[in-house]
Formats: sequence, C-alpha cells, structure tokens
Amino acid sequence: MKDDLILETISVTKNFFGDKSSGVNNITVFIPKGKITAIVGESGSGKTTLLKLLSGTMKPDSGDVFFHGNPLPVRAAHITAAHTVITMVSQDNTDMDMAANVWDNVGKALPTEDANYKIQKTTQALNLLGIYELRDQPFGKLSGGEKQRVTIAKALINRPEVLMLDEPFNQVDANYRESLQHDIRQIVKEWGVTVVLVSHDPAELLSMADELIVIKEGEIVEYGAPETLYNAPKLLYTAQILVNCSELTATQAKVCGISTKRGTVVIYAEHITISSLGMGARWVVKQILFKGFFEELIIERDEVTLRVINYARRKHPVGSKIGISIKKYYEFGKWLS
Ligand SMILES: Nc1ncnc2c1ncn2[C@@H]1O[C@H](COP(=O)(O)OP(=O)(O)OP(=O)(O)O)[C@@H](O)[C@H]1O
Repeated sequence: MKDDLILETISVTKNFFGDKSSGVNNITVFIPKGKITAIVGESGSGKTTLLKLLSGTMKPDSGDVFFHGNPLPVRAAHITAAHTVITMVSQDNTDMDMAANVWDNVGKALPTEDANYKIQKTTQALNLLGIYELRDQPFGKLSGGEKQRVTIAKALINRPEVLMLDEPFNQVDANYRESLQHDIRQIVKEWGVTVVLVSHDPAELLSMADELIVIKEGEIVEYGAPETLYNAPKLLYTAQILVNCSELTATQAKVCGISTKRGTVVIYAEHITISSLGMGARWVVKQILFKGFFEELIIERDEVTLRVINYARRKHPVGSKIGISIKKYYEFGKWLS
C-alpha cells in the first residue's frame, strides 16, 4: 500500500438479503490520506453502503477493507467514544441527547473523566466549528445547520484520522452551507484529517472535494479530481450528476446545427449564449428558474429542450423568442465547437 493512502477496499461486496442489485458489488477503491474524497451517485446507488464498509461499521460479504495497510476490524454500528480513529457523522443525530446542552453533548465523546482535559478539549472543538457561543443551548433547540456543526465538533474532539460524513449539508441552508464547507476544508488542511463524504448534491462539492468517486448501481464507474470529471466525464451518467447539461440525440443535435456520428451529444448550459432576438430567434422560452444573480432559461424548439444560463435577468419572459449560439459541445471523449 502506498504511503499516501489511508483506506482501501479490495473487491468488496455487500448485498442485502442476497439481492445483487442492492448494496455494492466488487468495489476496489483507494482513499488518499489528508484529502477530501466525495462519493457521489444517484439515489440508491450504494453511497452509504460504501461509506459504512469503509468505516468498518458494516461487514462485507466478501472482499477486504484495509486501514494503513492492515485489515480494518468491523465494529458495532453505533460508534462509541472509544472508536476515535475513524469517526462517522450520520444524518440522524441518534447518538445526540436532545435535552442536553451543546457542551455536554460534545464533551461526552471524550474517553476520560479528567475535568481540566475535558474543558480544554471541549473548548477547542467548539471553537474549531465556531459554536462556542452555543455551549449552553439544548441540542434539540438548535437549527439544522447548528446541529450539524455540533455533531462534527463531537466527531472531531478526539482528533480522528478519518472523518466520515453522510450527507453533511442536507439540513443546512445555503448560506450556512458554504461556511461549513469552508471550515471543513480548513480543518483538513490544518489537521491533515482525511474526510470521506457522501452527497446527494455533488455540484456543490466541486469546489470542496479533492477526489470524487462516482458510483452507479453498486459499482464505481468513474474516479478522479472534480475538475477532470467536470471537464471530461467518460460517462453521460457522470455528466448528468455533475453538470447542468442537456443530452441530445443525433437527430435533436441537428436542430441545434450540430452534426454528429455519435448517438448522443451533451451541451453544458454555460456554453450556450443568447445571440439574437427578433427575426432570427426561433427558440421559445418555456420556463425561467431564478438562481439569484442569474437565471436558467429552459428553451424549446422542434421538441428539443435546452438549458441556458442568462445573466441579464428579466430580459426574456416566458413565451418570448431568442436565438442562441453554442460555443462547444461534448461528444464523449472530445470537445467540439
Ligand atoms: N439495510 C438494508 N437492507 C436492505 N436493503 C438495503 C439496506 N441498505 C441499503 N439497501 C439497498 O441497497 C441499495 C444502496 O443503498 P444505499 O443506502 O447504500 O444507497 P445510497 O446511494 O446511499 O442512497 P441514497 O442517496 O438514497 O441515500 C439500495 O437499493 C438500498 O435499498
């Protein structure tokens, strides 16, 4: 095993009730040390199962999981304070005491009764996640985002080597999410802690993760740096997960002035510009999605639908016609313009 890997699975399979379409099949994956690796994929693709196998909280039917090159022992699903090397934060907050305050919830993860040590470590963990001011608040009364910070503080208090996060931003509103992502990145940099996380919304992780593992129907289908997978996905599945794009058949592509010998081309919304209004404009604006400082227009022509990013907001109402110019499009394997 290379020094820069911390966890690896070799041909790991875990099915539920003997159903091969459940869980994960024959997965070999390497988790780099001190980096953020995100497992992405459609719902039910096996993300959480893989996370549990990597954390040693689920036993594979076959195959091996190694931690620092040694077999990873399987332990109880409910992680106790003694399990300090790999910690897992799940979405359900089941190991948090709703009535107890933030301080007690976080401090109880320490495997010691030494009062001074507890004060020092708990203060440090709360400060790390920017929640020291919440220390006297009952956990149950916090917002989703605050709760998530508390559970992460608790998971980090014993300075684990690996932090596993299952959908960490699910309950967190958009503003709060960015600062939490930023803080997790800081901790990774400062402490060298390895993070493995699962997300439903991979687009938001493009700036956060160092590596992406793309999983489909229980198998890993692509793996690499977010930028690489964004710019040159090998599979349509990956493009659809990571990018705001439209998939067109060769016949539909013709409507856009694209002639292709492939069965499918993909057009990213960001590569379409609005070029004309009035006479030459043949695309009808069907829907406008408000995205803050820009809009996404859903446009249609001859039963072809495209998505277009529009920064000049409120200029093209529903029902109006526009002309477009497509800067480039993607045929799997190469960009064309
Ligand atoms: N304990 C279980 N018993 C039976 N089937 C299970 C169990 N856990 C997972 N599965 C099945 O295995 C498959 C993968 O589930 P998993 O939770 O790993 O997917 P996921 O990608 O994390 O899904 P989601 O994004 O919806 O949370 C699904 O078909 C799921 O129904």
